[in-house]
Amino acid sequence: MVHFSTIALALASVLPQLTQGAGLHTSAVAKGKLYFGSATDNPELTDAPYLTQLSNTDDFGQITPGNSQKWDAIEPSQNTFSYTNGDVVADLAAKNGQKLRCHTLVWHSQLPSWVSSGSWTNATLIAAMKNHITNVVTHYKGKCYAWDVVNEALNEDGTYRDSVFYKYIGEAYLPIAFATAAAADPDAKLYYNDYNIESAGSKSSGAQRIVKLVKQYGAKIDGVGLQAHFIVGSTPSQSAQTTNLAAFTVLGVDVAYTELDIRMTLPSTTALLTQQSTDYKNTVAACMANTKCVGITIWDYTDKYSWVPSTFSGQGDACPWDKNLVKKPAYAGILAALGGTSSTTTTLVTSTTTAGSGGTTSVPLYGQCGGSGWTGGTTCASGTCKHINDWYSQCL
Ligand SMILES: O[C@@H]1[C@@H](O)[C@H](O[C@@H]2CO[C@@H](O[C@@H]3CO[C@@H](O)[C@H](O)[C@H]3O)[C@H](O)[C@H]2O)OC[C@H]1O
Repeated sequence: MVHFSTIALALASVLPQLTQGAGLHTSAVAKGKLYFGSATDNPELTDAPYLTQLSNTDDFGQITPGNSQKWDAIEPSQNTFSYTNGDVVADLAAKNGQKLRCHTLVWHSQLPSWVSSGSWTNATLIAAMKNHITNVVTHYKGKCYAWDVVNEALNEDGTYRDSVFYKYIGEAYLPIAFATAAAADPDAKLYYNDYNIESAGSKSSGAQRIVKLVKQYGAKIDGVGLQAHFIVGSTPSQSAQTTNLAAFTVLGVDVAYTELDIRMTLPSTTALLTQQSTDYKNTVAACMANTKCVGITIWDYTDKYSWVPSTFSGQGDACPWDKNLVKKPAYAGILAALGGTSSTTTTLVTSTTTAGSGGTTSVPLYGQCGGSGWTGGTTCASGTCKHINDWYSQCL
């Protein structure tokens, strides 16, 4: 049996160039988009390797706080505001020179009980909602490229979700929320954000109705955020997504993919990872095809911190980086749709390396393993370097 480390050292001089090409954000901007970004969350920021990659502006020109600007985090009791965690993410974006997508002001979920179970009248809930929006948007004034003003107002059939806001205020809560946010920060882009609106159907039509409603009230709405929490193999086709994006932008608003991830039933397989790459590619390509699709945000970049396993039982591996912060095939799929190229895929070098539990296989060698996964280095210090597919190898 020949160990990879030996071969890798011997091949170091003949390997293709292993330097990275332009990353995701750089490639997106080169093609006229404003950003490629990632969600993040406060507990993860103590993980130094994670933070280093999150702060790599070649890949990420934008970040979104996954939890720390939600109502329960910021106004846990009425008129008491807690900005500490939200500020950490906002400050990180500023330090890195990344855009901040702010998330979210009015949502039925992650509400403190004083809101969700409060004893309200139409007037008192409007006042509480306006007070929340005004305080939060004023605090972050000038720091948010965009705000998700209202999140997930719709049922799957396009009717309004029976949230506390709809129950006591009716559909007017939407334009009231947008008008209040606009008054507090006239320069922030104001978005309606939802899931399952990424292809034509009742819910997408409902979101288009919301755009018209807000405009009819004379309030400002700048964009629609399509969350895009997808499933491998069931992701809408590129053309279905392209058609759907146009149905929004014809209304005079921008669009953005705001929470893209593509989950699978575990365990992952090479076939699933390959399909996932195609699915990511199709979604990013749909955005690229619409000049009013301003950017794409993935809902965290690594499987290590994805929300998926704790939310969808038995599912996971939804992100473009794996748990070891190693790029998966999805990364190459995204990059291809952005018009970028990965220099690691250009030259085929065939080598012999140990694979899995033993045995010797001859595989195409596009990458190398390091002590904690892909590094572009020359050794697999901690285990066996396993060829995964045409894009990368792993140290197992
Ligand atoms: O225990 C909670 C934990 O459940 C919570 O998880 C977060 C739930 O929201 C996730 O983001 C949403 C995902 O999809 C869309 O519906 C929304 O727009 C997003 O906000 C987030 O990623 C999870 O971390 O976190 C706080 C814990 O106290």
